[in-house]
Amino acid sequence: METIHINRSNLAEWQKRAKPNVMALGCFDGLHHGHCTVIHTAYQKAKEKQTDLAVMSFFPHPKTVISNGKVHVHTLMPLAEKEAKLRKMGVDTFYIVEFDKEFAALSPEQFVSQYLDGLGVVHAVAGFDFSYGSRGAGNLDRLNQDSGGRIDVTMVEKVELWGEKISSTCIRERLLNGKVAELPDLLGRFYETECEWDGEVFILCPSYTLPGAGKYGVTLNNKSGSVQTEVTVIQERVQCTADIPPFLKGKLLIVWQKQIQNAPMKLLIS
Ligand SMILES: Cc1cc2nc3c(=O)[nH]c(=O)nc-3n(C[C@H](O)[C@H](O)[C@H](O)COP(=O)(O)O)c2cc1C
Ligand SMILES: Nc1ncnc2c1ncn2[C@@H]1O[C@H](COP(=O)(O)OP(=O)(O)OP(=O)(O)O)[C@@H](O)[C@H]1O
Repeated sequence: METIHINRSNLAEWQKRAKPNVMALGCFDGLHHGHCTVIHTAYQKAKEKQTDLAVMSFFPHPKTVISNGKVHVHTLMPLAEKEAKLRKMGVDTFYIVEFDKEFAALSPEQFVSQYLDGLGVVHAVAGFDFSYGSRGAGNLDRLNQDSGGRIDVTMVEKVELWGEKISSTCIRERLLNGKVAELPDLLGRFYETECEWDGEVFILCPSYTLPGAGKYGVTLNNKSGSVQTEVTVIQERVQCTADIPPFLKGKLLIVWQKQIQNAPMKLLIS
């Protein structure tokens, strides 16, 4: 898989090199079941049409840019992890478009003609609620029209769980409320964060969000092995009172499995 960072200055150059492709569109933070359905649908379409499979994502997160930095999006994974997961899903080209105010102001038609058309998109796949273009006015139905019929589209139906759309937002909410044990139903895996353990403190790598304050049952692992232990999140830091074996020093993964409720205090009545 090739990862390509697109901006206004290099767009034309990448367009010259683009091959016909089926493209999945969206931010895809966390790569939850809804996202995986979109990418898998695009994968099938690409096989059917015998083209490459591309994913187009936007960075920084549109909500942060549109709000002038006032909205902080608690992202679930860094670009490098998204990239590694997309590679495993069979994606050939991962486009990361620089999302700034000027890009956000493009009309839906301009986005289609200036970006998608030239990048060899023959078929676009996105979810039922995907929007694009200034004020998010474009949707998949009009993408086909905006491209003069050159780009076919497939809209993926809402993927739900417990009557609710699976979304990065609802995963972030659960995470911040400590409900890490529910996340495998939405993500297909436990939530993981990469950290650096220097023998004293855990330093969280950028772009991950820590679960809310509390005690958690976790696995700490790296290439040399793993241990099951308990950690506490306090003031947005991870602490561990148990002994951590020296082989875990350096980069490690914290796999967040369950929240440990403190036992209610017994009332002693004499
Ligand atoms: C060219 C373009 C312009 C956009 N302009 C806006 C905008 O003005 N306001 C807005 O809220 N979102 C804007 N967006 C963001 C989209 O509404 C949407 O969040 C983004 O395409 C990612 O899709 P997703 O949220 O479904 O992942 C724009 C997106 C694109 C591609
Ligand atoms: N539950 C879902 N079912 C079907 N499609 C989905 C679902 N969630 C997201 N998508 C699609 O996946 C792509 C990426 O979506 P996006 O990054 O906005 O995810 P999200 O989970 O809705 O994020 P957020 O909660 O931050 O708005 C878009 O095409 C979107 O329509």
